[in-house]
Amino acid sequence: MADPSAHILILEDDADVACAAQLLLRRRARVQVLSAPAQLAAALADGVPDVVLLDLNFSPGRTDGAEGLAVLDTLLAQAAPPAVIVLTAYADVPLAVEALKRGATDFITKPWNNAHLAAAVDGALARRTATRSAAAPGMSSLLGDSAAMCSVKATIASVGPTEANVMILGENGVGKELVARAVHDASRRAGATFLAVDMGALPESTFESELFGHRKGAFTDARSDRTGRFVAACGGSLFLDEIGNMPLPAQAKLLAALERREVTPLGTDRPEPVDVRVISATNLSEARLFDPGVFRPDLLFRLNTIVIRVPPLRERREDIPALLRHYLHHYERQYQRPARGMIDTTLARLCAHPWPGNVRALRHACERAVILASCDEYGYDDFGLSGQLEAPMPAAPCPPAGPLKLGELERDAVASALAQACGNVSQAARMLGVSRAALYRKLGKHGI
Ligand SMILES: Nc1ncnc2c1ncn2[C@@H]1O[C@H](COP(=O)(O)OP(=O)(O)OP(=O)(O)O)[C@@H](O)[C@H]1O
Repeated sequence: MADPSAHILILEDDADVACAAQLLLRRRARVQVLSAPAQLAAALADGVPDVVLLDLNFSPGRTDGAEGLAVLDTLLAQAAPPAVIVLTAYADVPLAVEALKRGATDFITKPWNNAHLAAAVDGALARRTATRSAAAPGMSSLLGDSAAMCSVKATIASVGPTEANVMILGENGVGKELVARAVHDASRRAGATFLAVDMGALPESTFESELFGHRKGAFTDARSDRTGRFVAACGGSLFLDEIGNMPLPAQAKLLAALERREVTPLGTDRPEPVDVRVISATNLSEARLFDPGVFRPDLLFRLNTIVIRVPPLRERREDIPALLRHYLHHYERQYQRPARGMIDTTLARLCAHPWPGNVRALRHACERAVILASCDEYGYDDFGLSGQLEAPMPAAPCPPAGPLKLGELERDAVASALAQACGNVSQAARMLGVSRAALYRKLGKHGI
């Protein structure tokens, strides 16, 4: 694999075509395949890819490319947009030209020549890496001038240039990953890789292979060598997200790697030195984090040389107007909608909302408002927050007045679980019996 930290997304409804592209590209980067535009929002919530291969038509019988062009606009509106290579049929060249005018990087006609596709992807990956190191996002992406955020930014500025391990604490959606990136950007490693790993999502069985790598033949499915995340992040920063969700045996293995500053890939007994700065984050309360039954104290002390606490949005309401302005403007541009204002009472109600899902929920609410608003000004109802989490939750579900609507029931269940879990997405997901990723998809779907 040329660059294991690189991420290619293939958005293509024809499974055979997607599989052929995946087989061709999988040695270059991590390759993710989606079959429909509806899956995109959840994928972007997990991270924006470096390169996207984008089909333009998805629904049966459609040939106008409108679905693909809408996806292209969404991708290009991301803060750090990916390079988009459009996949078209021969007859669709005018459509490809339209995509290029809108900002696509390149287009490839199907059926493609493997060498052409590989060259287009390699070029796009190389340009992305160059752009990233030239314009790494800094603290400017971290909005908010409340006293709490100013103190977070001051800490980032002073610890960034050091090599100290940093642990970031805060509820889901408060901006822990943005803070981690800002620490990296403020460090001497800013030009090198920032690699984020969701530790809570790593299955125990593949934990070592993912983090430390493996050699071909190390186990039944090890058909080729794999570079682990520690080695992939060498020279840069490794962001260990959701560190509090790691099982204890995995914590012991992580501790050993951090103490020795070396990793031993599976299938070899030769340790490799690793030079990474470790930044970690968790939504666990400090009481839970200091419980040795949950988290090893020796690992905690290795990770938390510097602790940055990012307060929930309800404790820094002064930041809400700037965040609303930023994200409304962002989605107005993305969806090409007119800029709208809002009257003071709407703003006051939005500022008074408890925002259990923090900035992520505010961002989703802004997207919803931009899409649904029909008057000259945004109204509170456009944000989809009415009645949500403002009134105390009923002790028992009330019998529905009208016919049962599955979507509404799901929305209520998700909102209720989130409120009971005080905005902790992992806990709410456990209560609902779904994965965090599935819950994020539902939050996006219902605009919560
Ligand atoms: N201060 C901020 N300024 C601008 N955007 C923000 C800020 N804080 C968070 N966001 C946005 O909110 C969303 C969630 O942020 P982020 O992923 O960093 O949160 P998190 O605390 O790491 O969440 P989780 O614990 O669920 O992984 C992102 O879209 C991010 O860009």
